[in-house]
Amino acid sequence: MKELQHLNKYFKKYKWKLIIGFFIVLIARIFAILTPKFSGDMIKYVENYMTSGGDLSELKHQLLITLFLLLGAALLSAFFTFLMRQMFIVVSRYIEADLKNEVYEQYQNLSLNFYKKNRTGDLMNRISEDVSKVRMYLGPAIMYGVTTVILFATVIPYMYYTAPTLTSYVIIPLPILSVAIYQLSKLIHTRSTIVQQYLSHLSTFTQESFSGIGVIKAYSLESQTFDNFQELSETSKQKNLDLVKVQAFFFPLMIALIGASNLLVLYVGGKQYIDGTIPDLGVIVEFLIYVNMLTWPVASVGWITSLVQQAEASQKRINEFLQEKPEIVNYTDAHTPVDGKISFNNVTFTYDDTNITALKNISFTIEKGETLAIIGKTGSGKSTILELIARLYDTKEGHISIDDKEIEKFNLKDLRTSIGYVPQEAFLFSDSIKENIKFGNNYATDEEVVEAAKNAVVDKNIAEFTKGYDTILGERGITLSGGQKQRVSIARAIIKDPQILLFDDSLSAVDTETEEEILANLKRISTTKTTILVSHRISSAKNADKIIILEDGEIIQRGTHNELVKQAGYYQELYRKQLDEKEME
Ligand SMILES: Nc1ncnc2c1ncn2[C@@H]1O[C@H](COP(=O)(O)OP(=O)(O)OP(=O)(O)O)[C@@H](O)[C@H]1O
Repeated sequence: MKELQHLNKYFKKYKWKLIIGFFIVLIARIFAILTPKFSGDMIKYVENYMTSGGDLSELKHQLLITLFLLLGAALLSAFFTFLMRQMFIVVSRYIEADLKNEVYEQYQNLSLNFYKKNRTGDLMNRISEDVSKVRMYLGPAIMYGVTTVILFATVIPYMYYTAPTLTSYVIIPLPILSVAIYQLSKLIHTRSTIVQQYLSHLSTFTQESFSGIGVIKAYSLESQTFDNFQELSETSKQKNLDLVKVQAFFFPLMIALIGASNLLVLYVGGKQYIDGTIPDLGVIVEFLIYVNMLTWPVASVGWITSLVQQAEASQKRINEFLQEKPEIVNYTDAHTPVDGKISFNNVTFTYDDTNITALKNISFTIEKGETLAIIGKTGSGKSTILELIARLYDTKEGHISIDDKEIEKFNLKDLRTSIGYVPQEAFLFSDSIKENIKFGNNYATDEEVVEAAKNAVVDKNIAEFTKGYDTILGERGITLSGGQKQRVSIARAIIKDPQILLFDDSLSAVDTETEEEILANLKRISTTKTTILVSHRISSAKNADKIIILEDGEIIQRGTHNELVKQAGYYQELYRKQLDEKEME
């Protein structure tokens, strides 16, 4: 139960609802135990009339009154049972939502490394599957737990009071039922976990095949994919059948044990009635109803135990993530505005997971308002520089400063708000183009959205869509071409109007003319902004104030375009090659 203690704060939050719920259960149970008593009374009246005679109209009157009492008790019990569900189940839904929010908020705070170490499926499972399992503890388990305890505390003493020996006999099968249901619930849980795993394999497979349908069709792999699906689906069916087999025992087992208890009541009760220990037949009827009434709560003890165990395991997994500390720590809550000067001093950076040293002894300075271009082969560490500036990772060796102050001294929120980052792979949400651009600045007006799109040279393309800026983008923005996606992503950074603009190879999918137009617009709007352009193209770099060339994480050349074309080296070679390509066009 240690892991589940995390939920105590939520119980405190909703304590009044739970306390009221407890009293409602108590009232519902009191009315519920009255119904067998009234039923027994009715039989007793008839029996008395049959054995000792009497006034028939008085009997009818007695029966009518008891019938009304029985109906009243049953209705009130039903009404309070309804209220009980309203309290316990509703509270469990509240806590479920709170817990989901807590986990999601924590996910947002965790660093990129966390996402590398954990698979997306696992992250999703903890927020959906595991939280649902915990809810079963918060709702049904607690509700049936309280009901069972109250029922036992009221019914069993009453039964003992009415007929002690009979009670001892009829409750014998109940613990057996409880243990059997517990074992069965455990088995059901193990098998349903396997079914769940296969279901998740199946949905991952289906999702991937739909996302990659283009590749499947192009390589004519439909039948092979179908065979794979069928194989997976067959195993999944087998696992489902295994589960159904054990589930099928649940109700027969309950019915058998209820039957045994009923038989005991009739046999022992009948014998006791004959020898006069039990005064009237009504007691037997009353007991038959009690036994049936107790069966589900007794069975539920086993079921609840299994629910609590599952919830404990799920909460343990949730707690693991909740206790995870974000690697990137915000060291100050003070407001720390960013002006724009960036310096790297002997920065060496190694990725924890791959142990790849992506940057070695990197030093450079860009003044506010300047543009730096970073050129280099693939894997040379260009993106890593941008990620370090946005503090997506922290460096352990060397220093990065902004405005001559260590980057860690800036409030993380202030730092990231002053950066407009266009990642290498443009990611667009399944929303309208307008909302995707406004992601950079939620308060932007429609005119500002259009202005940003114009500067990113994507306005004309958007205007061609029937719904214009309201065009909804599909999963990962599939309705846009690669170059259009990149430019929408650039518009998103521009509309943010940040002090620092970081472009990670963001013009790779646009033609050189559009590239030139975008660069000219950027130059115009970012005279006071610090800009870093990562690129493979000379055309992107040539107008930058400074250029650095990276190779295997080291700066191998630096200077301006004019200086670098004169120096023998990577830049000059690239320049010549790209010049030739241009001439050949
Ligand atoms: N998140 C990461 N985790 C582990 N290793 C990484 C990570 N990102 C990059 N690397 C490694 O660090 C090195 C530098 O990568 P980086 O992405 O900075 O290069 P790049 O110059 O931007 O390459 P490209 O031009 O292909 O985008 C590569 O060897 C890469 O495999």
